Amino acid sequence: MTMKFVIRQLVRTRVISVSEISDCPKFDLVLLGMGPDGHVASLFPNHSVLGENDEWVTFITDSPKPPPERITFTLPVINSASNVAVVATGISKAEALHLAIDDVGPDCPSLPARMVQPTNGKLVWFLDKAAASKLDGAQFSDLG
Ligand SMILES: O=C1O[C@H](COP(=O)(O)O)[C@@H](O)[C@H](O)[C@H]1O
Repeated sequence: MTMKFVIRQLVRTRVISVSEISDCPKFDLVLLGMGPDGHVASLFPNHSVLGENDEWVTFITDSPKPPPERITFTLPVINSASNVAVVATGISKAEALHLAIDDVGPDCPSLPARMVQPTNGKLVWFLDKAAASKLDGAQFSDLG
């Protein structure tokens, strides 16, 4: 049984509710990590799958990070959730976080992490000090 089939069944039986806006499943919580390149789920920068608007679940066979073959929720599903939490830790994530969160202007390449913008839900970032160190205005008091 495929993941897509299972989710369709859960939506059909209303175990998972449906977004009024996108017709996608509306998960209560989507928990994501972010790679140093700004990818979330298996949505990588500049990949054509970022433009997938028809499917809820899709696949790639050319992931730049192993393993090459991956399945992933699409952006419309992620952005239909009631709550999206993104966890990122460590200095290797700092630059991508700056590009994903700060007002970096129109020339910024469209990072998948920046494309996580719940339509009708909340977005919360969970960061450690190193990951947050390049955010505009980053100033942290040492709480010991
Ligand atoms: O490849 C992936 O990497 C990201 C980030 O992983 P992390 O171990 O550096 O936190 C992960 O969130 C994503 O789900 C996975 O596909």
